[in-house]
Amino acid sequence: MEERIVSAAALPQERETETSLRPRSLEEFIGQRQIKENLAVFIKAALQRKEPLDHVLLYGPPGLGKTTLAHIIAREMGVRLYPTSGPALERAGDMAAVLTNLEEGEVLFIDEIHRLPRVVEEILYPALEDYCLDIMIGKGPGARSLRIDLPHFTLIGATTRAGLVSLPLRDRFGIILRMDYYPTEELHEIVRRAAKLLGVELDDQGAWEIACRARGTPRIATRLLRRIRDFADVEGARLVDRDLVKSALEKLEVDEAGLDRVDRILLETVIHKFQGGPVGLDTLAAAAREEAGTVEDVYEPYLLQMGYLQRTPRGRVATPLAYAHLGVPLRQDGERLGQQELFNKEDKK
Ligand SMILES: Nc1ncnc2c1ncn2[C@@H]1O[C@H](COP(=O)(O)OP(=O)(O)OP(=O)(O)O)[C@@H](O)[C@H]1O
Repeated sequence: MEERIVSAAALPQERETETSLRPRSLEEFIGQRQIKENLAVFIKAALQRKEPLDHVLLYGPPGLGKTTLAHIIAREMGVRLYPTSGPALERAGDMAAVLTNLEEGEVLFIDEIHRLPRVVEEILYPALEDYCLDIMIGKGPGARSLRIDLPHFTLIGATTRAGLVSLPLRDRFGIILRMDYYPTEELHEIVRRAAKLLGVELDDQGAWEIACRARGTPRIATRLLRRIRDFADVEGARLVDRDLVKSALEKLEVDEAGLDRVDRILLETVIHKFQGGPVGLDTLAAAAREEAGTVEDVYEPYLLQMGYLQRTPRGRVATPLAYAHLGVPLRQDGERLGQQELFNKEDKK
């Protein structure tokens, strides 16, 4: 699959720039007001009691700032953060090594915590609850268990798939925070802040234009800004205004709703080749020359979330919103099976 400019996942080459754009304090962090307010209270209370912060689970779609928030929490607590991820901790010994290297009050950050192997996860339970490790030494009748005390630490887990975090693990987090897509006004602020840090002269309308197309996601907003800056630099433009933003995004094939070429191909396929649907995932993917898994995991979620596509028991259906967005007139004669399917579904509600 080609690299998508509107992908919410981080591209390997942008890790460094992303780090430089990270807000460093709760105050600097834009949006997610309720989360920030609650965290500020929890952090203040822990500091007053001179205790480490309770374990925190952050969940929500990629690119919304979970890693950023984890760093901010550690910073506000005045402690070091040790970053790792679920897939990086393959064996129980890997987890034991990480835990025994922590110091009092420090933060262990596990990204993609839903991908921790079961044996590794089990080591975590007593560590989170009683700050100790139970390790088995030897095998057979000679085997014995050894208990190692650990420092009082804070685990911050991040996941895009809260449903895949096992119940016993979830229960051990005292603070569970759900991050949501950002409204356009907040993305606008995020774009303006990033422009300032990158030294891009961006006018207000240009910032709005980017915010509207960023799919609710700060990572996409800042990526679009960086690509637009490339166009501005090459064209020798000093000010990035609305016209420049629009023409650059047109060249990047990102439309007014933040859909890219493949998103549009998928919707057009449902509408033109399957009369609006319903069409099964495999058939749709084959017709659009994509892999079914990629359609399901990468393209479909945003189209579903924005209401361009719906899932029905008989397959995917393009909604009237998709027709309107692509400028295709809706047929009124009831022949469009997809619409019929949608109406039937509405009736049953
Ligand atoms: N509220 C915010 N204000 C300003 N910038 C933000 C905000 N949230 C995220 N960003 C920026 O968006 C980028 C992505 O953030 P981050 O890496 O924290 O996302 P994430 O949710 O951890 O995603 P992933 O789990 O995919 O790594 C960073 O460059 C960060 O600076």
